[in-house]
Parts: sequence; C-alpha cells; structure tokens
Amino acid sequence: MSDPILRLEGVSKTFGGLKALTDVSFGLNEGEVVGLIGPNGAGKTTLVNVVTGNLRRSSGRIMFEGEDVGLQKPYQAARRGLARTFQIVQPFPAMTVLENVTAGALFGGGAASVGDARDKARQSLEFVGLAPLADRPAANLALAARKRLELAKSLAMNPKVLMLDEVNAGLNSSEIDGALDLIRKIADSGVTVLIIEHLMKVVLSLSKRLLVLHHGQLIADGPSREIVSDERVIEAYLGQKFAARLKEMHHG
Ligand SMILES: Nc1ncnc2c1ncn2[C@@H]1O[C@H](COP(=O)(O)OP(=O)(O)OP(=O)(O)O)[C@@H](O)[C@H]1O
Repeated sequence: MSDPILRLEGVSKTFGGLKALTDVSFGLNEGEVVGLIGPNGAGKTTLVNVVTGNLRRSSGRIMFEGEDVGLQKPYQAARRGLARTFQIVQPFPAMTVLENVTAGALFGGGAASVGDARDKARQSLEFVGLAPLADRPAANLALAARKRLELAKSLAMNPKVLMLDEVNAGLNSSEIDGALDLIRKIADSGVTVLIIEHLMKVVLSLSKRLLVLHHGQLIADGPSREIVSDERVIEAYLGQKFAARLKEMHHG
C-alpha cells in the first residue's frame, strides 16, 4: 500500500494545563472515508484545527503528502488541498451565495483570476445543489442550505483531503439523507474524507473505518464494525444502550 496522504505522528496540543490532544498518531489513505467520533470535549475539533493550521500543535509531526506541514497557516493548508468545514457555519452575510464560494476559491488559491474563481464557485454550487440560490444573500439561507454553502466553499478549494466537522448537526432526517448523498458523491470523486459526526447511523453508513478520541487520546482505530463492539469505546462513548441495540440489530 502507498504512504498515507495525511499522517499524524505523536501529535499533542495543550491549552495551558489542559491536554486537548495527547500523542495522537494515525494515517489517512488516499480516497478513504474515515469517521472520527468521541464525547463532547474529546478533542475532535482541536485535531482538525491543528491539521489545518488554525491552531499550532504543541508537539509531534503532521505529514501531508510526505511534507511536514505542522507550521502552516490556514491559507497554506487550503492551497495544499487540505480543506475543512467549520462546526459553526458563518458565511459573509452581506455577500451572495456565489460571492461567498468565490471567496473560498480565491482563499484556496487554485484560481488564476477572479473570473476563474467565479467559474469554479459556480461548479461547486451546481455540485452541492445550490445553483438556484447563487444570487441570494447568504444571510437568507436556512441551516441546511448554509451547511451546503460551507461544503461548496471547501470544494471550490479543490481539496485532496476534506475534514467535515459535524455537517449534519441540527438537520432533520430528510436533510441528513440529502447530505449523506452529497458526502458520498464527494468521496466518489476521489477526495479523502475525515468526518466528525455524533450520529452513529450516519458515520456507520459512510465510513468503514473509525477513529475514537477520548480525553484527547486516540483509544481506537480500526474497522467500524469492530470498533462499535469494543468495550472501551462503548464505555467511553457509545453507552450500553447503543451496544444493546446494535446486538439486537445483529441478532434480530
Ligand atoms: N482555544 C482553546 N483554548 C482553551 N481550551 C480549548 C480551546 N479549544 C478547545 N479547548 C478545550 O480543549 C478540549 C477539546 O475541545 P474540542 O472542541 O476539540 O472537543 P470536541 O471533541 O470537538 O468536542 P465537541 O464534540 O463538543 O465539539 C476541551 O476541553 C476544550 O474546552
């Protein structure tokens, strides 16, 4: 197998005395869709932040395509093809949907000109199904559409690796189904996806492999079906009720 496209080696992040990440190591292979789960405060968002340079890791190495990118700035991450979505979606409200995505394309640096960035933005909006709303002010979008806008912005950066931070939070079940189709479509286009998600049904339907963070430590990394029956994971995160339901599903 070829080298992972993204690899963390012993990455730690402390905030004063608080250890948000402790000695985290794993690799993502090109084209993989991997779920990242763990209780509130486990360090999931911090992990994405250190990978994209929004926060500086305290120690360890972050390797992207064989290069140590631990000191990069967020715009450099975007230009390399390391894109992410934010848990709290904050579009520029006064700008239109198209302008927001154009700004994303320019940030990602793949566009040769503003016109080129706008073309790229139009393609991304088409891909996520927001083309009909391109000229609306972003402030007017409902939550599901704002989440799609966030995805379109990241896609306009031509990502190789895309990290999705709770893109389904707050959506109803038909909106989640739509988002799932879209994430599958992104993965099918060859993008490596790391998905942070609280809804187990969603993670399990998308990813064959799961990473589990607990108090900043990676306590499990492996095939999803094995991870969800791992006692430590059940205790730390899933809870006995979920485990019992899963057993019923398997035996029922
Ligand atoms: N900028 C910061 N300064 C200080 N502490 C922080 C900062 N960012 C995160 N933390 C702390 O680091 C720990 C990990 O937080 P993080 O947001 O990464 O968890 P999470 O797994 O993403 O949680 P959630 O599921 O609630 O989003 C928490 O204790 C949090 O309070």
